[in-house]
Amino acid sequence: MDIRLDAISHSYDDFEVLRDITLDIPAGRIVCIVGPSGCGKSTLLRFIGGLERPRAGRVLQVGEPPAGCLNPLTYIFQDFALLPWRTVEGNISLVLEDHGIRGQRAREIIGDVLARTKLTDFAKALPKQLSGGMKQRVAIARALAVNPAVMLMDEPLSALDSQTRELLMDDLVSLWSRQPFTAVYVTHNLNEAVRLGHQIVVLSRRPGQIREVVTLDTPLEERQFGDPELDAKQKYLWQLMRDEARAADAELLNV
Ligand SMILES: Nc1ncnc2c1ncn2[C@@H]1O[C@H](COP(=O)(O)OP(=O)(O)OP(=O)(O)O)[C@@H](O)[C@H]1O
Repeated sequence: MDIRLDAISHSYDDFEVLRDITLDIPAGRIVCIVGPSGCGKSTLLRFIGGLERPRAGRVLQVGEPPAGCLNPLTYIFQDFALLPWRTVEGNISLVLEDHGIRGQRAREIIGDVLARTKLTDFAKALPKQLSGGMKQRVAIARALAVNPAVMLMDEPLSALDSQTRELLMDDLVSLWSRQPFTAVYVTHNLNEAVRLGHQIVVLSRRPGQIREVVTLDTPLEERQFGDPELDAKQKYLWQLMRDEARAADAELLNV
């Protein structure tokens, strides 16, 4: 299933947040959205997820969700959103219970997503026993359990230290390489964008408009830490954003 954003504009009262966003998110691709603070990235993600509606324009779902999809649009948040009193497998089974899936079928799905996220040995652990990186892997496993058409990822690695972020990026790449998923990935971090994005959408400062869509052809699994080509792309993205980011920063300080 593809997602098509068709001329989306939005204001909260007179406060214009997004202007005329038209974008295709093709199935099997990771589309990163970057832009200065407050330019409307999370708002756009909420529109895609159907949590809010834009004042103008449409979010279209084109084609069918994958077979066995329980929840076409599934979020992964920065703060993991795990239930502390449930084990790793208990947190995953919760989303299946919501869809009436229990017993053997649930055990199969949980076993599969734990294996894919390398968490099999941690099935009985409680969130408090896990590091931040492991908690985010549980959140990713839980999202995969519903076999979503599109994963909506809002700064998923930004609460983690830089080493853990590197490890999680590697995990996401190997996960995608074994079984491509579709994701809209909002981030402030341009390094994450060039490591994980097939396309990187650069928004202007508020009201967010698309300044440029940068396409990266290097296969995800070949994008290594410190790769000069990726560094050059990252520098290019920063050039696109720097002045606007500075202006947006000053604007927030003046509020
Ligand atoms: N429900 C709301 N009512 C009023 N204003 C809102 C609402 N939600 C967001 N905003 C404002 O809209 C603007 C865009 O917010 P949004 O969170 O989408 O930006 P963002 O690009 O994700 O920001 P950041 O990079 O800082 O996370 C901000 O100025 C925010 O304060």
